[in-house]
Amino acid sequence: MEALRCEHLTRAFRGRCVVDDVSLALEPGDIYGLVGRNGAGKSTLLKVLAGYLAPTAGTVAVGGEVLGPCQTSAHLGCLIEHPAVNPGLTGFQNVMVRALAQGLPNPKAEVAEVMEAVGLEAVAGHVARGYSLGMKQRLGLALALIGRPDVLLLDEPFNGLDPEGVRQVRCLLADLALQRGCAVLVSSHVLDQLERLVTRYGVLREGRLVAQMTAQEVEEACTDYLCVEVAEAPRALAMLEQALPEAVFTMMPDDAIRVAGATADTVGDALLAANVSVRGLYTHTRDIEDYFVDLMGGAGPVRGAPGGAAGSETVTCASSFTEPSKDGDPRA
Ligand SMILES: Nc1ncnc2c1ncn2[C@@H]1O[C@H](COP(=O)(O)OP(=O)(O)OP(=O)(O)O)[C@@H](O)[C@H]1O
Repeated sequence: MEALRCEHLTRAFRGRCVVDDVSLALEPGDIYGLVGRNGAGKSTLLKVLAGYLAPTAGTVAVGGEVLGPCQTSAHLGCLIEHPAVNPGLTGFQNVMVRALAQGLPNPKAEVAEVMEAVGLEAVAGHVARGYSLGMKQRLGLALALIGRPDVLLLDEPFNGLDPEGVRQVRCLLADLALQRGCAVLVSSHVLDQLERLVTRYGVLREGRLVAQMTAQEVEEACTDYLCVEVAEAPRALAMLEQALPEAVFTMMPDDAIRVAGATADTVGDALLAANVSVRGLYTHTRDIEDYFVDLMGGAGPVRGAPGGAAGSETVTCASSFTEPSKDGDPRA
């Protein structure tokens, strides 16, 4: 059964649509990386999925059960923006409060387990007020993990963590997905961490899910490859295919020829022997950052930011919506 599904999910604030007709689904064990520029709507999408905000339109289902507006599910664990931590309680007590509220049968052992899993066991008895940013983040993660949720919604979980903490959280999430089949939806700007963790990606751009792809597809798109630019590309392509039958040549839309399975030397020699004049012979590199920056809408100013080209534009949803009711969000 699907762990999480949303269909045509839309959220507008005073007529401005910041999550626009988003549909996605996670299977158990999926780790889905949500990427997008600042203001793309990632946190808002996670809040609607978590039931913190009512959708303007669309549905959310967890474990096959369709949730009502602002309904949360016992199967969901969330770390979205600042975790709700009582600074006067110890880390352990904070998680214990959550464990008791959930009615866990063996709360003490379960709290101890999650405190250890997030690397807080040594400071579990310290009051949360004295926690560093990274410790607070770990505590937020412990709060999300208590009760063994089937689905985790994590907004920037690596924020504030030191390199060891980042590695620890990454391994923890990978283990939860692999061992327990937990489905994880994680938004992050730390692409190199996502790259080591996720099985699928979704790209959010101005509230719309503009692309979804598997980690393998991203890896293939980001692989370095040899590229040849010649004057008469079709003739050169035919010649190369004949001269180097073990290699694979692909004509690109810009008439460059992409080469797999042959070195620059061999290709250069073959072109020289056939008297083809070469304009360029180079290795094309594209890293994950280039790949996603393109999909996210380039590196221009953030929509809504001061000085941004579209700073004052009024955005309407692709899908129809009604004005949202006030739902307790302080910024609504
Ligand atoms: N309660 C609210 N009322 C009005 N506008 C809001 C509210 N919450 C978010 N927004 C707006 O919605 C847009 C998307 O914000 P959101 O925080 O979801 O983006 P994000 O992709 O998480 O950004 P970042 O990467 O910077 O965290 C922003 O323009 C933001 O100002």
